Amino acid sequence: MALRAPPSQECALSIVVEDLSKRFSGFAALKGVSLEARPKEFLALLGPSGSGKTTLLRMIAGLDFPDSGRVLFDGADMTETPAAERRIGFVFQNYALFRHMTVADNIAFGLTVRKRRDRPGKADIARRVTELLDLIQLPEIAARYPAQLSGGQRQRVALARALAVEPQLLLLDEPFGALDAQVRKDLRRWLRQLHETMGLTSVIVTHDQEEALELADRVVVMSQGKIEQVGTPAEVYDSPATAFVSQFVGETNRLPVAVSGGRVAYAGMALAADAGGVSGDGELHFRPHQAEMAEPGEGTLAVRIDAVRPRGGGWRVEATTRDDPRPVEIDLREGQAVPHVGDDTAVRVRASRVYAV
Ligand SMILES: Nc1ncnc2c1ncn2[C@@H]1O[C@H](COP(=O)(O)OP(=O)(O)OP(=O)(O)O)[C@@H](O)[C@H]1O
Repeated sequence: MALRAPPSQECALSIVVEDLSKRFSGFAALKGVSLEARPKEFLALLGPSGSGKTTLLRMIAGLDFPDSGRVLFDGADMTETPAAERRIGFVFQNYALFRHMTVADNIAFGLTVRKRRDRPGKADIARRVTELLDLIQLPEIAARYPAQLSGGQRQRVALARALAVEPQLLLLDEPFGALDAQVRKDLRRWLRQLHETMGLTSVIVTHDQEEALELADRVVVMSQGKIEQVGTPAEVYDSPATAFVSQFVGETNRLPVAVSGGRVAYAGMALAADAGGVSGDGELHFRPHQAEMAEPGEGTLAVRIDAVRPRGGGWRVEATTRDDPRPVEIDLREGQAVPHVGDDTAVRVRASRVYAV
């Protein structure tokens, strides 16, 4: 069934976060974070555990308040406005449905608890629930209880409940965290489609890079309470601004190098690599697909082959550098020459980045 937006839902807003800081009993969870989400944009906050993603989301939601900085919705200062007055839909991993209510009652909950003057009539609420059940593609489950649903169905119902109050903004905190990989993948596609159809502005918190890269228009990479980079999935993957982003988003080989006069050397051997303006100690980063097997010689990296495994129609080669043993992984496409385990051979790095350390 096609997704369909109720006409009243077309009201995405812009969010500006200005220099937000937050401490929890002396610990700085957010350190001067600034960010913008454009109307109808899907942003992903991506980072390791403890990087401040949830703290930032809770401040956008109005569930917590910063020590300093501002949160603006469409230019209006919302920093002190409580969640209930922000017209936001929330979906959290552990935001359980009410077990003793049917799916229909769960979805209707946000409407039925409104003050009498704002509350739609019973018939309007029932119509809205039917619309939302169609939207989440589960029209037949209205009378069931949460225990009678699969995990994926439950999260879709949680989304319908979040959307029932016609939010301008959808905030999701690891919404698919507890589900298995295939269900996550399906729900991801579905969520992206829903976001577009409804014309919402959405922000999702995830520590799963695949989820962030697949869902979001722009990815906000966070570490230790700060933003490392904001960019499209292609930007953060192909042009990581920092060594942290390079190793957190996608797989990266890392080698300590010394740069002198633009010449990059690993374990005293010159490598054919662009120093990128770094001088002194650096770290050379390259993705497994940015290297290939080569004849040992000038500019190549001498390696011994530890393992060769089939992978995605090609091969993943695990090797160790010879001079100062470090693990290196290389992806070979079908048709490329494949080395054997135990070979002493070499790797040519086709593209790489050097970060100062
Ligand atoms: N209410 C609180 N009291 C004390 N410390 C807190 C509180 N909330 C968060 N923190 C701390 O702030 C830091 C950031 O937490 P936050 O939940 O924002 O991280 P996160 O990136 O969302 O991590 P995760 O992926 O594990 O949820 C963590 O070190 C956490 O322990």
